Amino acid sequence: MIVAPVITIDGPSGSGKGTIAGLLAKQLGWNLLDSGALYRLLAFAAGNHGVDLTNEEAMKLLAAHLDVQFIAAGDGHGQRIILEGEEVTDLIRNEQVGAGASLVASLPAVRDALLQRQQAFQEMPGLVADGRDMGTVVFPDAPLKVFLTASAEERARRRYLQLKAKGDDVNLASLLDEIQARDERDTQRAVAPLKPAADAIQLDSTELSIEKVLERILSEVANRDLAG
Ligand SMILES: Nc1ncnc2c1ncn2[C@@H]1O[C@H](COP(=O)(O)OP(=O)(O)O)[C@@H](O)[C@H]1O
Ligand SMILES: Nc1ccn([C@H]2C[C@H](O)[C@@H](COP(=O)(O)OP(=O)(O)O)O2)c(=O)n1
Repeated sequence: MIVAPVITIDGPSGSGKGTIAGLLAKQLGWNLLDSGALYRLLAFAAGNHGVDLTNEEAMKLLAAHLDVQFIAAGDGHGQRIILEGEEVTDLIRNEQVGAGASLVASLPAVRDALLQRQQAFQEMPGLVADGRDMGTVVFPDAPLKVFLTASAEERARRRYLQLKAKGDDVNLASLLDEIQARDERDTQRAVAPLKPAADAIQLDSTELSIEKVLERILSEVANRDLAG
């Protein structure tokens, strides 16, 4: 059986994972898994259904029955996310939902309930998967693993610009605090913490443009002869 190749991109909030994963998937014509969106959707759905984010049993049930569709956007750039029939693409992209996602993501039963759903994205001709544990837990056999980082200050600055452009009322200092709190929770949790896989390539993008990061990863793709 031919197994579809996977490129994993893990790293902290604001390091550029989603941007790079989207560009890479588009360039290669591969499938895309935004695993963080699943945790964000769960936090958002819990709000809709009045479920307490720390209630592991209830959150596990919600994860097992999460009704979500990812639809490739018409321009081939990014994807639309539909939760229970409602478009939530932009609604899940704020720090409040991000913080809720980080909380939910620390529950082992929830991670377990999402595992197969994530692995089902591995289809031909290939998959680009971004998150925290793509290379360590979900796709441990991936032939190319990237761990993308940047300084916390640079990541907060990027998030500030991104949310401001969307029209959100944001504050740089509190974004930095929130990003640091999320880094702390994501790296310290007992199950599938944020850490580079032993065989991951580490890339610090603090001083690199999006184009340069993409170029570096594409050269690794070529070195490994992954794109066919
Ligand atoms: N290398 C980079 N240089 C400058 N800005 C970047 C870079 N990578 C990503 N960005 C910008 O930073 C913001 C956050 O990127 P995103 O891909 O959402 O990060 P993550 O998925 O890791 O949280 C976006 O607005 C994106 O355009
Ligand atoms: N594979 C993953 C992806 C995300 N998470 C958790 C941890 C993160 O703080 C939240 C939100 O992830 P997301 O990648 O959407 O967040 P950022 O875009 O990096 O800010 O979900 C996780 O535990 N495992």
